[in-house]
Amino acid sequence: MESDNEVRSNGQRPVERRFEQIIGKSPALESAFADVEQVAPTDSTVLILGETGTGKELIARAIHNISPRCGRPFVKLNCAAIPFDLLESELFGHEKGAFTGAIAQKIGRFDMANTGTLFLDEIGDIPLALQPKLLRVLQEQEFERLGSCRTHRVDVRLVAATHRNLIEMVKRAEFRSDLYYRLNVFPVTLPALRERKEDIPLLVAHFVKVFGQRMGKRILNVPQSTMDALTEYSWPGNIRELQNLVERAVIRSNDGLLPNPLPQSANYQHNQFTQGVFADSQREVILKMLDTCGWILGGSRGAASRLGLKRTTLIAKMKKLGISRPLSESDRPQLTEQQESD
Ligand SMILES: Nc1ncnc2c1ncn2[C@@H]1O[C@H](COP(=O)(O)OP(=O)(O)OP(=O)(O)O)[C@@H](O)[C@H]1O
Repeated sequence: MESDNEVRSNGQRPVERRFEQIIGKSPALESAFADVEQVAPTDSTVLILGETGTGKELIARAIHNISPRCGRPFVKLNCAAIPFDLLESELFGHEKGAFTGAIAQKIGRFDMANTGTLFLDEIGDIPLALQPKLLRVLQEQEFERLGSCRTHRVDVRLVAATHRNLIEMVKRAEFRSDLYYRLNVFPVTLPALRERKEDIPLLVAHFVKVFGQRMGKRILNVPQSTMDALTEYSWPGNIRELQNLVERAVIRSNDGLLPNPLPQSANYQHNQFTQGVFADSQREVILKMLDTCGWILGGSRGAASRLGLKRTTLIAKMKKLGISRPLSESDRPQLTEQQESD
């Protein structure tokens, strides 16, 4: 068995160990891992793109952990979670008396991350007014604290993330193009969970194990009906939503089986959606065949047999889907005759 300290001949730990907390084997995720492997050893800025809950923070930590900066500080700031007027001081720090309420000197995140990695989450939420200062620190690695003229030099590797479309924001003049280009040195895109459904069973098994252990419950089996429902669902909240729902299911389980945790409304919405799509595609197929067969339903060359249906089944389906031949008055007797001969 491999030891935890195993290294490859190139001095690196094997891929599966380096991303061990990040569950998934889909090609889309593997391709993101490959990008991370390439960029991590450099000092370049990384921009992680992906919907909420796709694992952007996990990837940011992985970049730090497999970089030469591992063992140095990893500092995180969610730009969307800090009020606009406090963000500058949070990033760059302030001197005592710099503004009302600045009762003591404060070290900013850039200082804290010196020699390590700074992860700026939700970078798209950084106010326009602050963007030139961020650009300067990225380019020159220097800045001033609020209320001070002294220039601080730092050695910080920046990893930024956003779920927003920064290009659209640049077009709308909500994000500076120069900052965008500086951030977009090496983009890593994380796929939405619905684009890598093959990872869902692995993630479910992982979270069942984690929450089962945490709650002291043994979940012996995930019934196929539960797995089918989880695989079919579109997961707008991605892995975070899946994680929370598996936690709920583990709480509810009392017979060693994992119940379907999706709220009825989610199943209902999904069913409504798929039924709608199914009906639309059925209507399209039937109409095409009717057209090809000149609206003859029965007989060996009729639409029913060519669709592999009984004539009565086809008629029932046409009724259900509201399909009727667009008739002129003169056509009507002809169709009736044909239908009767079918
Ligand atoms: N591939 C994965 N394997 C295991 N856990 C994962 C995976 N991806 C995400 N998670 C878990 O899902 C949760 C959300 O992940 P994370 O915070 O990294 O997402 P995010 O993209 O940064 O979200 P947001 O944009 O909302 O900040 C975390 O608890 C994380 O541990």
